[in-house]
Amino acid sequence: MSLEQAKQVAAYRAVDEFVTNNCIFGVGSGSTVVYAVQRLAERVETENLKVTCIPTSFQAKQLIVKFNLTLGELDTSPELDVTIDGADEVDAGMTLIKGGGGCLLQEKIVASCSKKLVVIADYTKDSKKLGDSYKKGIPIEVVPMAYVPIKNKIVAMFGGEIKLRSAVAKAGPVVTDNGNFILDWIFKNQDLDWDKVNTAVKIIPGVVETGLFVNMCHKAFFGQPEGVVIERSAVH
Ligand SMILES: O=C[C@H](O)[C@H](O)[C@H](O)COP(=O)(O)O
Repeated sequence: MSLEQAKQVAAYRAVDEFVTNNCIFGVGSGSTVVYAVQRLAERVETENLKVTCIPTSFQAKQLIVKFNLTLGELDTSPELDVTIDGADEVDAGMTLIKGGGGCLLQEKIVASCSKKLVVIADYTKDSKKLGDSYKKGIPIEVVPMAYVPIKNKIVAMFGGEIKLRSAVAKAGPVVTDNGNFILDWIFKNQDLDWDKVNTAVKIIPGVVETGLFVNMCHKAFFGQPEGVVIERSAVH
């Protein structure tokens, strides 16, 4: 079974378990979420469900439109039943790294407005400690003019190294959906208290949001190479 199939089984399972008629549903971002939206569209069609979809990125909005789903926004639907989203890594305590695809700010806002955040991922994202499998670091969205001082402050506080994320098909940095830059913080200490780190980094002026999702994830589904899905629930 391919990695793509592992993503698909996890996504289908989550949509089948968490989407109900009349729900307000947060649509995450990334490659795994595409399968969730596919499954949602199938269920909406066959079961005649009414689901309002709130996007977490430009990509998510495009997916909602492409699959003819009902597009909503936080202005009119500020309380969501569930958000289903991917992750770059999930540790044993259900702390997440997100933002590998450049989307984290709107994802965190939408997740914070949801009763439940459910993660869908293939087996490579399932870790004991952050950094065991995802080696690209913790994404941090920052206001462009402040990226150098922010970078220096984080390294002074917690060590490691930080890279300004470069675009692939454009010269210069990645610019997020919100017009900001992304710093990738390759931390060296895997035993940091991520809740404290998140708070400390967030209060640096110019930091918009971090890709650390602490105490937010309700349940994670990991698609396995042999096609089964492993579930993990949060204890909080
Ligand atoms: O920036 C991207 C998002 O946080 C994604 O949810 C995360 O990177 C996982 O994406 P994928 O499902 O493509 O691995």
